[in-house]
Amino acid sequence: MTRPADAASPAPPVPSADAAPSAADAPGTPPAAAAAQDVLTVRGLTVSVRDLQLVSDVDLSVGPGERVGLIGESGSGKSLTALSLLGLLPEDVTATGSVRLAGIDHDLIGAGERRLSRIRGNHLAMVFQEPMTALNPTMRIADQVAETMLIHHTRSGRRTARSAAIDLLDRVELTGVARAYPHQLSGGQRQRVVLTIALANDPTLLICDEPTTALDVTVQAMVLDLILRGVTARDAALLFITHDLAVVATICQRVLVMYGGRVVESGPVHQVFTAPRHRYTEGLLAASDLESADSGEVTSAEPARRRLPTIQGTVPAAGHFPDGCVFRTRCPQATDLCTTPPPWTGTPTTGYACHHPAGAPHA
Ligand SMILES: Nc1ncnc2c1ncn2[C@@H]1O[C@H](COP(=O)(O)OP(=O)(O)OP(=O)(O)O)[C@@H](O)[C@H]1O
Repeated sequence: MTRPADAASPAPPVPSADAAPSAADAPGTPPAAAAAQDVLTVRGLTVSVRDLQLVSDVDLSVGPGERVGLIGESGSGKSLTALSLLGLLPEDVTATGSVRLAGIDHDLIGAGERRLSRIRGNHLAMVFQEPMTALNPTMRIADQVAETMLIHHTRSGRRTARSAAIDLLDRVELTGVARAYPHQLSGGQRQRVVLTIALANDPTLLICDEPTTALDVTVQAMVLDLILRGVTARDAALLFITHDLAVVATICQRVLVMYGGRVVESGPVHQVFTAPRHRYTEGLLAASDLESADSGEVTSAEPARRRLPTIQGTVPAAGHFPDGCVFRTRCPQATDLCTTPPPWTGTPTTGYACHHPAGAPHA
């Protein structure tokens, strides 16, 4: 596939199609934010382990204050993409391509650990699924938040940082746990602490990788609300990785769909979720508990009342996706043409790579 440069937990409440208010979300109109100087610009990101390519030629950009979702089945390469951006890949895994952040004059790919750790937690922050991995079990909560502030703002005094930390905890209704240790908190409280730490230095980009998957429904909604309020208040951009399409419909303006380590479709959430073009996106939506495009509305369905279709076949093992269209071995529309790489059709931020797109006559 070639593209131009730049190219099930219960669902939380999902807004109606017109509830994500932005002229940029109008079908066919690339978001204005992406046209401004992007906060994040990824070009040709390829991630490999030994001779296996796990992520191939990913282009992705996030505009200032823009909220972008990255979706796809397990094994599609979402987490490896995020870890590459953060310089946190395991030792045996290598990344090539380019990852640029606004305001940073060097490429993050190939940057040394000292440079990367200055960027992480400052310009770029992240929240992962399991909050315990991000917290120090032997340190009180307020001290952990204060420490993050001190690492990046060494001129603040410890006392000032601690009082700022308590203020931040207060804003997420966690004042009562300031003196507690992580093991004394619930999973939802821990994730709120991690989010507080992530946002403590007003990053320009927050990356969340399945931050609510391990939480129960009511807590999920609260954490999502905090993420949304936290990035909005700071005008920070958000890259949100999830399996959960309803969450993306709730909080994101734009979405990228990954399969087989590639971006197969991208565009405004409403457009992609109501009129998907790539056959994989179409299958993913049909297998989700979002109503399909036919009604013109994206609404929360009642999964218990209807049997959801599934995408036929299984995801091939990592690095063993077919040549040509990576989805062709599972695609009901596949023809011989699909043994050749589908070209990217559309604009850099809104398009798809499929020989037989949905909504077009089958050739
Ligand atoms: N260190 C590694 N060595 C070999 N294969 C790996 C390694 N890390 C990840 N993979 C494989 O790469 C593929 C992509 O992994 P990744 O974690 O990015 O997927 P994902 O889309 O985030 O899935 P999930 O939603 O389950 O986290 C998977 O098939 C995974 O097994």
